[in-house]
Amino acid sequence: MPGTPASYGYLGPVGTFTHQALLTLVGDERAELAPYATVGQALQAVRDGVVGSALVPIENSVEGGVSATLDNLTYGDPLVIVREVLLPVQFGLYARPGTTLGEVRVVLTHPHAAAQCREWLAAHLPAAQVVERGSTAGAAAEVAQPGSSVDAAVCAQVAGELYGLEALASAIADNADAVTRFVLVARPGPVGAPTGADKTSVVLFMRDNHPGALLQILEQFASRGVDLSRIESRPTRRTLGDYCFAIDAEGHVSDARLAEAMMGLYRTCAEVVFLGSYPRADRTAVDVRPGTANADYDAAATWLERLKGRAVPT
Ligand SMILES: O=C(O)C(=O)Cc1ccccc1
Repeated sequence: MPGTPASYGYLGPVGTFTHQALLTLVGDERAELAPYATVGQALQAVRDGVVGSALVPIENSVEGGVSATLDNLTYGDPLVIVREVLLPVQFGLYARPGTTLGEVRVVLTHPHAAAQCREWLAAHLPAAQVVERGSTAGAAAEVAQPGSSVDAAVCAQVAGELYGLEALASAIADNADAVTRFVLVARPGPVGAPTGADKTSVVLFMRDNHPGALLQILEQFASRGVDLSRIESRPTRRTLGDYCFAIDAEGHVSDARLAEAMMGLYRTCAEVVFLGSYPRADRTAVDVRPGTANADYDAAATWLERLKGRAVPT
């Protein structure tokens, strides 16, 4: 018997890069896709149980972390990442049919899109005002409104076409190879099974700022052969100069080496916010260094029990 179709929130409206990324993830055409105007609203819908999960942008290869997402996951009520999606992003400049480049005075777009097209906009529209909006597709929809006072949007081709706009320029990103990483976020529950190609995300708060505090964190991973794929310091909001560390580590919390690292962090940090263990989008298998496989940890535990004179079942 078919189950209830899943419901997914996303940073909308229809035609955002997040929407495109979600379509690569959702196989069931009966699934309900619900657009939200902001990352905060999409995540709140998950917390409130209005949707089962939500896809939001978290990191860009050019611009870095998406603060709205990182801070909401760090300081909001607990949520966990259950999947990640990587999407190459390409931007165009879209306007109402008939508009010429010379007529463009106000350009709307998402801050990450503005940052990724900064050089192109400075070179081709030096006098134009770039105004930030909650999403690229929302910007396109606003430009398309009859009588709109804004002239153009930086958005995806799909958004430009969807809202009846015409391309004044395409492929305008300063870096043609930019990739954005999106995460599917759900309410906390049992962590999915390890796949051998997983990532674990945590945010770490230090007890105090002492010499080698960051080294102490890194040692927990390094000494267990756990590689990191991202580390970012974020303000703690307490006082200027006080930072927490958002870290993505290779592996799953069920892997013994990562579990040991997590326990080391728990012992040494003021707070460890667990943001989930989930399959890597690129499916690259984790490189397990000699002596750090589950079997090695099991053998070490068995050895220790024997040292203590305890009978260990073989
Ligand atoms: O505004 C959008 O379309 C989004 O999904 C956010 C975003 C903006 C710029 C690059 C990647 C994602």
